[in-house]
Amino acid sequence: MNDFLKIENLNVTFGKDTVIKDFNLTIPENAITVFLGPSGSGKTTVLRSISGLNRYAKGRIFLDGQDISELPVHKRNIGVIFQSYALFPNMTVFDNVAYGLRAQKLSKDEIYQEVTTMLQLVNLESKANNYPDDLSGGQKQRVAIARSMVMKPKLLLLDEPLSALDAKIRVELREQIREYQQKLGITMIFVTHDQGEAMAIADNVVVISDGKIQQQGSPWDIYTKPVNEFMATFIGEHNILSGQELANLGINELSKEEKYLIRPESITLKKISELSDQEVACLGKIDSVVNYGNRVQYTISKNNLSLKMEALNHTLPLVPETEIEFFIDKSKILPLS
Ligand SMILES: Nc1ncnc2c1ncn2[C@@H]1O[C@H](COP(=O)(O)OP(=O)(O)OP(=O)(O)O)[C@@H](O)[C@H]1O
Repeated sequence: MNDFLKIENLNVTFGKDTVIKDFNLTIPENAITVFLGPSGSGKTTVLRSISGLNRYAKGRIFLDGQDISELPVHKRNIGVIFQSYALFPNMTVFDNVAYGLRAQKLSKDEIYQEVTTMLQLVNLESKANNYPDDLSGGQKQRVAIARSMVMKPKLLLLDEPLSALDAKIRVELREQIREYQQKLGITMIFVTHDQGEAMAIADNVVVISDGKIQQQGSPWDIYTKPVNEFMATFIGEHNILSGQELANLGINELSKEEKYLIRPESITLKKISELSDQEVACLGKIDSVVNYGNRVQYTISKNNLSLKMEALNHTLPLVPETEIEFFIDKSKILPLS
């Protein structure tokens, strides 16, 4: 179902400021939708409105066909996970996960079954009798996720759930969240301002800036078909050139007044003999080199024009000031409206 969650005309006002205005969105079932945007763009405000935590929201929200706009938080059947874990420090891992089920008055056996299954899924069965203070940040967040998932919510909202963790654990936990989502078929909305994280975890990305949706689509669409200059510059590395600047590089067939996007990986350095029909060769110079380990990013210049390009590290260990020949793949030049 493609409109599993439907937001109609959401408006959120704090004092005199309308931070979300006439916001409309539908998201699909059984998928991870990521809200991605700069700090202060309104991601958390929309998320809090969906969960019912935001008292200043107007508009209608439908979940699985039901109008939940007037329902209190605990009746919406929505789980929420925060960056801060929010575990009960005086309860064991088992009791933390069992908490919601006990409130629903399930039998002891049922609770034992459900909690154990969930702890197995998040690989924390051996920590069932430990307290949150005994756990690492990543383990605590897995308890928080298990505690939400055990309630079988229709929708799970994750607000920057990985922000407090170090880089390696972030990547591991992000892959695990993806795995839980696929195993249980839960619909998730995941908020982040980290584009790499968004691209890696999402089925569906909603880019928000200034309280408005800039673009919604698969990570591939968002990267390869940005709808405007904001999108081109917000996601991924980029070169934005006018048609005139491209003409100066020998690409004449484009409108001189329009702007165009060229991703760094669409520019290469190679021997003339390897040139394809779609490529245009130019002479230039390396200005700077940033080494990322597996790949290297060069800033190259020709006359007054500066361009970023990327190559795999082993192919081109070049130093600044080296004179080079670079090639732009014409088929990868994207017009910007
Ligand atoms: N309770 C509040 N009172 C007043 N203004 C608020 C309140 N909550 C949010 N805002 C304002 O609403 C705007 C959107 O904030 P929000 O927290 O939704 O952004 P965000 O995209 O989640 O940012 P971040 O990535 O930094 O968490 C900001 O300008 C913020 O200052």
